[in-house]
Amino acid sequence: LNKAMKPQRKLPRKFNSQLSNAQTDPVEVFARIRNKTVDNQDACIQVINDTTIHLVGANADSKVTECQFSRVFAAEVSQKLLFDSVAQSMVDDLIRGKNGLLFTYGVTSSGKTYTMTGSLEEPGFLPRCLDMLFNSTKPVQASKYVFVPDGMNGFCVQSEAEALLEKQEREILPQLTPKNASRMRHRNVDLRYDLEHCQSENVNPECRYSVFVSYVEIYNDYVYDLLGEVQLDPFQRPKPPQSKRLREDKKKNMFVYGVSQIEVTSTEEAFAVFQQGQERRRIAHTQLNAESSRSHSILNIRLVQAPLDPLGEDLLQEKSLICASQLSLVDLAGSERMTRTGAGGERLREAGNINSSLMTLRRCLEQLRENQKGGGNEMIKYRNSKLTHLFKSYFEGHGTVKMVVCLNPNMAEHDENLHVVQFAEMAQQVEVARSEDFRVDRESIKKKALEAKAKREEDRKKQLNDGESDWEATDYCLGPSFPNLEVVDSADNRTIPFLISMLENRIENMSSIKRSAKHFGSLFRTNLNAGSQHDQELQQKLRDCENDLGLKGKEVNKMERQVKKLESKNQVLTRTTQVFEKEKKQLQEQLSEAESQLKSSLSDTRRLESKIKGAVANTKAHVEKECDKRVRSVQAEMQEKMWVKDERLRQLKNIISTGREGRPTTRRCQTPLKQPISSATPTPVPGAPIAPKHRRSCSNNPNWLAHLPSSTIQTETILQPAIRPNRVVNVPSPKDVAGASKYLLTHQSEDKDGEIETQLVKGEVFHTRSGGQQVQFVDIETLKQHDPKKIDRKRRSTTSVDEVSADEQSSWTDVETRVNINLD
Ligand SMILES: Nc1ncnc2c1ncn2[C@@H]1O[C@H](COP(=O)(O)OP(=O)(O)OP(=O)(O)O)[C@@H](O)[C@H]1O
Repeated sequence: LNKAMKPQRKLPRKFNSQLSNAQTDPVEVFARIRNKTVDNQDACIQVINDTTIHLVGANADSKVTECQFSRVFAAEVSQKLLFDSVAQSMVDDLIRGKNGLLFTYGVTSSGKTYTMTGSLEEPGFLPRCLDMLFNSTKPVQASKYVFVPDGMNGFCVQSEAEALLEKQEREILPQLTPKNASRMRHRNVDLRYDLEHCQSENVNPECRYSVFVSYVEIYNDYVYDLLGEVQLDPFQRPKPPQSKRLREDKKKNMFVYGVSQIEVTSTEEAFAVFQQGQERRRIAHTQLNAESSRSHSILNIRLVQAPLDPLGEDLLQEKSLICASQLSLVDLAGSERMTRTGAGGERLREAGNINSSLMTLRRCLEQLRENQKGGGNEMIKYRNSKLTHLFKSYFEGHGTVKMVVCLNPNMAEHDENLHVVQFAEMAQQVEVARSEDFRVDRESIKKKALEAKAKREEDRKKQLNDGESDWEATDYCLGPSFPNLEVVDSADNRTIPFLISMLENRIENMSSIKRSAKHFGSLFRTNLNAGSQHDQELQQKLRDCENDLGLKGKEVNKMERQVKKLESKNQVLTRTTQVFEKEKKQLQEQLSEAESQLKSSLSDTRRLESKIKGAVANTKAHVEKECDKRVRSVQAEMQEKMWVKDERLRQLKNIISTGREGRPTTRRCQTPLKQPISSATPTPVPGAPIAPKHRRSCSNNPNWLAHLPSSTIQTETILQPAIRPNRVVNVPSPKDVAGASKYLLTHQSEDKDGEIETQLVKGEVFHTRSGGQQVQFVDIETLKQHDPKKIDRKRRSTTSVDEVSADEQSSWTDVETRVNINLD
């Protein structure tokens, strides 16, 4: 919409005036109605006469649309009649050097391809055009490769000898080149179309003709060459086709740059090439994931002609005398609207591109019509799609334009048909400038050809005359014939001397003839010798050439064998590659399967781990709770026991105090303690003051550094140190020590019962003069536990108190010490 609203560029005045002065021809539009495919419905098209149809809707009261065409062909009209009426004149024009564009337009399944290509039994335009062309030009066909495409839509001429050489090279080369389109092209495709073999009368016998075909398709607004070499990838698989660019040649004709133009010398060869293109099209569609009816296909038939030279052997090599004309046969993609296709994704994009290219065609034609009607000179946007860009030259007057609108009469197609006929009606109003260039070209070619012919004839006559005069010039007479003389008298002095002189003359002439005969004889002999010598030389050369040919033939055979070997190797390698690729695919599948399994097992493990962690935490909490409970109960039990013990001690104290009064001796307690007790026994360090250190810190706020090696195990003694260290370290650093005033080292060892004994070694930190620290250990507290069962067992094995072990004694001593202390 935006584009449409933009102000459009004006054409230069010159161009416009040229157009207005030029003679024009209308775009001829024909309608072809195919047979109905749905029987139980009415047809939406009624053929009124040769040029008119009515488009009727399903309802009786619906509007009837009348449409006029150049000619209407009903369903029963044969392909031959259609060709004779539409395309035959275009082939005539082609031979006369005029370009032509013939395209079929309509919705899918309306018969476009049927009309353009047809079947073997009912050939369409394409085979008929080719057939007519070859029927007409066969007798005056140039040798293959005499015309050579110059790559810019033109042609050059080479001599017969050069063409022959090229032919030989091409016949040998394809066997040496890898399998590609050019080799495949030589496959014998046996297409026998049922044709009537019509012919044109416009062929110039003084010219030689060659036919070239190119076949392209426009898909998604890209142009693809259907006859180009098939490029292979490293795995020898055909690569997807590459799109081509459009260019304009010197004569302002648009062409596909770099497209393959195949020279064909017969209808069969042309059909084979076309078939090859169809095959390529099918493969390309598979590679591009396209549908054949969703692309526009264009077959270009190019006819090249040039006059013979005066000798009648080669063609005149003047480039300006080469005339190349072309007939473009176009099978457009279905014109149905996007909504109708019901497509999505790739198909929707295709439909969009088709619609946009056909829409651009419509817009260009509309603009052309507007310009012609109102004398406007708006720029026509041919470049908006490849289709219109390629046909630009036709619409600008470089040839005839004809369109066959294909209509499907099924009632369901009514709406689509309405769009098609509207387009057709609009197209009919477009006038295309009539190009006279081809006529000028043709006249100059004709003139040259006639000149060459005249010269040829003149030369022949001259040669003939020259030969005759040479022959006549040589006088081989002995002299004038004898006059009728009679000697009547022996003394006839007139007749006899006259006869004698005549005879002498004759003798002289005879000797001169003899001399000249001898001379010519020797000349002839010399020439003959030279001739035979030359002949021998030629024969020698021929033998050399034959030898050479034999050697080359052997080489070719050898190379062919090598090529075959390489091809078979290649096949093996391709097969191996395929196997490897298959294996690779399988392995990749296995790998991805294993990866997914690994992933799932990893997630399982993670889930399990978190579950276990949860369970451990739960169990830990439970165990801790249980332990706490038990510790509390043991503590309660122990307190009770302690109370009992204290009670006993109190009693013992009473006994002792009564004993002191009566018997002042210390008695050992005979009552063994049933339970072991944790003891925090202060062990005096030799030389250190005991009592003050035994008590907790004497400073008000001692700064305790606890050195707790990482191997320290928590024991569950009831008496625990009351010191609350300010800092706890596993390995103290000088800095840690510097910051502390007190030092507490925890040391653990195993006693002989296998119980853990914890010693708390206390020290004081002094700062030395040199700036260091010194720790002086002053106190040791020992924490240890005794298993009562072990003590019981020991005690039971002991028979008397005297036999109690020193350990036990020490424990008693300990109790006594406690008692003493308590007493103190
Ligand atoms: N006039 C006709 N007479 C007999 N058969 C026809 C006629 N027109 C079309 N057909 C048949 O109808 C079928 C579809 O026709 P065709 O392929 O030519 O349609 P199309 O318009 O080219 O479709 P697409 O856009 O898909 O290429 C073919 O089988 C063809 O043989």
